[in-house]
Amino acid sequence: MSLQISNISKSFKDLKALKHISLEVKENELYGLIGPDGAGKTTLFRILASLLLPDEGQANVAGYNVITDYKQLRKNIGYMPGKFSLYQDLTVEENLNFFATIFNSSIEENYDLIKDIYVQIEPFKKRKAGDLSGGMKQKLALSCALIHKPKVLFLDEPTTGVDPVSRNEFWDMLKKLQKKGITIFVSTPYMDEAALCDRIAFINKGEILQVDTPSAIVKNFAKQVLNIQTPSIYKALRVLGSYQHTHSIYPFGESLHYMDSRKDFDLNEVLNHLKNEEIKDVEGELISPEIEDVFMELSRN
Ligand SMILES: Nc1ncnc2c1ncn2[C@@H]1O[C@H](COP(=O)(O)OP(=O)(O)OP(=O)(O)O)[C@@H](O)[C@H]1O
Repeated sequence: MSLQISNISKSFKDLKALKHISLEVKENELYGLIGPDGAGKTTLFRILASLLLPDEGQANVAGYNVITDYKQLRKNIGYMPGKFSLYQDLTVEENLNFFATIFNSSIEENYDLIKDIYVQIEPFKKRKAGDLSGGMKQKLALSCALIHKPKVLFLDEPTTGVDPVSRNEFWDMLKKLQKKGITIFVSTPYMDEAALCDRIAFINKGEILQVDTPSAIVKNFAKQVLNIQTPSIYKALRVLGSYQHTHSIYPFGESLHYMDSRKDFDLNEVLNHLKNEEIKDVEGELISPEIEDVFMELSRN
């Protein structure tokens, strides 16, 4: 195992940020921690990177205990925090050199590992980090987290606020790093990114809700999802919010996703109910659930 987390809890005064978290990440796995803002993702990353002490529990990363072996641990992990962590007044090259130096390494020594990523920002190596675009900052931060050839890479919301094209490129880079033998533990609030991981853990309000492969998570989901389209989306949301058979209803992109409280239901009955409430141009079809539907259902409790 690359990561073993057992019964970790952490509170900030009265707020329980993490409640009895236990997880295992296999060697060379690309593992996603998926949850909304405030779920506890950053708190868990900081504990795993030995920057914050848990109130209770144990964690081992690459065989090192996060409390007792923190010096060794820090040499063997790369950590890319959610907030941009580089020196804004240093150039791209100076930032990379700085991180290499604190690990007694050099850009040349591990160039192979960062090459694919660094070549994309190398033309701007004399530019100050503070003047880079979001996508470029992210590539520089990733290069800096990799410069000492870590066994385990922690990436806390690496794609938040980054445009969709750069997000895709970033995930391609992660897949390549995984092929080079690195274990990757990555958090994201974007449900579409969950599907790109080998396994995911859903986290909400400091608790792990489910752990599995993305495909098993949707396959094992028991409820049927009705995708409803109408120009009167808010009115439809209100009407179904008080419909007697509604189990759940929420906006999903430009449609609504509806789940019925009965085991079996006729979708026309639901659509007719909307039409009877004077909602015109309603269309609906049963669809395969998406990862976000499962998360919405698990988060209800
Ligand atoms: N140092 C701190 N002092 C007090 N409360 C904190 C501290 N750090 C985190 N929290 C609280 O703990 C909870 C979990 O925060 P955390 O940053 O771990 O969540 P997150 O899933 O990373 O979300 P985000 O994307 O918003 O950072 C939040 O309610 C947050 O306000």
